[in-house]
Amino acid sequence: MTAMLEVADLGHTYQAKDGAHTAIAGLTFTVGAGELVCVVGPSGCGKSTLLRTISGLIRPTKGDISLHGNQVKGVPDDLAVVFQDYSRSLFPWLTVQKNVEFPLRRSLGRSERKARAAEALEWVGLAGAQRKYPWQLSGGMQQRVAIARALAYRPALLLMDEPFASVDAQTRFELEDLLLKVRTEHDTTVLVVTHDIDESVYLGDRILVLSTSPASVVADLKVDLPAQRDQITTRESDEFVALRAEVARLLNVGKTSRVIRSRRTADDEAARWAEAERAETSRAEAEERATT
Ligand SMILES: Nc1ncnc2c1ncn2[C@@H]1O[C@H](COP(=O)(O)OP(=O)(O)OP(=O)(O)O)[C@@H](O)[C@H]1O
Repeated sequence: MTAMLEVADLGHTYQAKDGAHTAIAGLTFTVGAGELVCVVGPSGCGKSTLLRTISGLIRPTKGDISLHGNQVKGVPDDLAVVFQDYSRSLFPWLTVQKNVEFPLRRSLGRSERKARAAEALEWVGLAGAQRKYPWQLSGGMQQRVAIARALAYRPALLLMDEPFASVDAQTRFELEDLLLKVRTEHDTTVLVVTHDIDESVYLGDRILVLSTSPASVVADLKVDLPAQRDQITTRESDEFVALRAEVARLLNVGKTSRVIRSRRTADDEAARWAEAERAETSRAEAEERATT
């Protein structure tokens, strides 16, 4: 499988008034064309920083990112992002149709733009809502509009930052299935950040488990579940349950790895002191022998 996205030794350190803060360090992974990869990690570990660097919104302070072979230096043309907060990402004064057309305004003529938007709204089951305004729709429907807007753009890579975290559980299941359907039908490459372990197993072809900040990859797991997933039978399967437990265990490892590292540092320090003490004792003994 050819790599759509290559992230190599990626690091980012924010410079703030109260000092420097390294959010991610040594992140290395690839995402193949047509793959759906989920990223999970402890709160505040640097997931959004990772997405911001991939989307070209911030320049990483270390490492490289390439999208189908081209180094990411600014916001790539063929990348779309869906955020958690649909209410802030849609324009309330534009109709659903106009919201979906909006990112295409510079690249396409009017009739093509209209056709693309109508098609994308059809994909997400909102063909009848074209003339409505976002505030006339439920939260789940608004997030469908945001997904349609991203898909209408036909991105090489779709980045999603906690896309279903603001909707109720039932709508979340529907949107997860919608994402699986559209990525299969349109062969879209997707990178999804989620806090939800079950969601990462349900959606992913692979799961990247990150450590605490500065985030690095603790594990890159292949999800060996049948491609056709079902909210009830898939979640009940032994494979699903085992993988969910594995991700939870690894997240715990991710949470403690830096503590373990610092405990190791403390052990190393103690060993160095003991070694110095031994050397000093031997030197004193040798001196004593020489003078007697
Ligand atoms: N602009 C910034 N300046 C300084 N530090 C920042 C900035 N943005 C993020 N950070 C810090 O970098 C670390 C990672 O933040 P980031 O938002 O990437 O984590 P996250 O995993 O997405 O968080 P969450 O799980 O809460 O969504 C945090 O400690 C955060 O405080």
